Amino acid sequence: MDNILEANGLVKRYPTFTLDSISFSLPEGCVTGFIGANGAGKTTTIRSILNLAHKESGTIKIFGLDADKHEREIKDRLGIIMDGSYFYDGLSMEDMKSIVAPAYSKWSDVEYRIYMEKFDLDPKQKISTLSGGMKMKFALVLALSHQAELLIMDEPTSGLDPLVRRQFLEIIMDYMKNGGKGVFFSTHITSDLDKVADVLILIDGGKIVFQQSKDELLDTFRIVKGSVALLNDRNKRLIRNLKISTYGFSALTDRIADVKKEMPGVLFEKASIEDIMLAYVGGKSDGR
Ligand SMILES: Nc1ncnc2c1ncn2[C@@H]1O[C@H](COP(=O)(O)OP(=O)(O)OP(=O)(O)O)[C@@H](O)[C@H]1O
Repeated sequence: MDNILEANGLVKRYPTFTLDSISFSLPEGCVTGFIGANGAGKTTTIRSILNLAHKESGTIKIFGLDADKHEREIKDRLGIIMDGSYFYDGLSMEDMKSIVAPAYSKWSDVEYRIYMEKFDLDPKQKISTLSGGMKMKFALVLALSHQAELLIMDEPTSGLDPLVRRQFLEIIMDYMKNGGKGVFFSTHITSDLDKVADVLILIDGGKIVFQQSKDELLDTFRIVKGSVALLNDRNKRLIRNLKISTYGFSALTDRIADVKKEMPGVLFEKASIEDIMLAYVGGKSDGR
């Protein structure tokens, strides 16, 4: 499978934060979720990829092209959703569209109208009067009306109610149906990823913790529950994020076979993406 985007050795320094020579890739045909705690470096990564923040070093390839040398051509083929504040509040959506459209060689007014109708947006409505959900949908309309091959979105679902979030996820699944495309979006809301993501990238403190297929990741981890009497210094090394209560212990493991052997009688439950993320970023427990 080809990579639609490759980041190699990306470094961006702020006075109190460093994006620490990170490397990752986005496979074509996949929705990649970019997760991490507040301040982990998600927005900085996305801004650096898009040349909205000046990177100190590293290379970015998008559609196989060097992003520094082919910025215009690449941006023509990208759909970007950052903070909605780049819209002019005083304009109607139709006027805003007229400003954005000429920037794209493959802009389609037909598709624009289809999406506006589909999302129930009135082109004449002023941007200042749109709700957060409507603004996100309008940003999506603009991103989808020029045959973008890769959508890059920074927390597109934050602040949206569950209904609009579901609509967003359906739009993303629909967009991916045609093949040859990719989606990269950051989020805090890990439940958004359960349905839609194929690949997950976790960033913490400016470093990539893992990049893995969601199904593999969920197969690798289990929640382990059992009596505290089963724990000893040796087998505690097999688990992360150990929590002890009056009912027993609960922890996460990626060493299922070893835990079965070393802690006979424990119960295994499926882990969620949130469980896995918290085990990595929420402080490592005994042993690891
Ligand atoms: N323009 C800037 N100048 C100085 N520091 C910055 C700047 N932009 C970001 N930072 C710092 O870089 C760190 C990472 O911020 P970033 O916005 O990339 O995190 P994030 O993972 O997107 O967080 P959140 O989920 O809260 O949006 C933070 O400590 C932030 O203060």
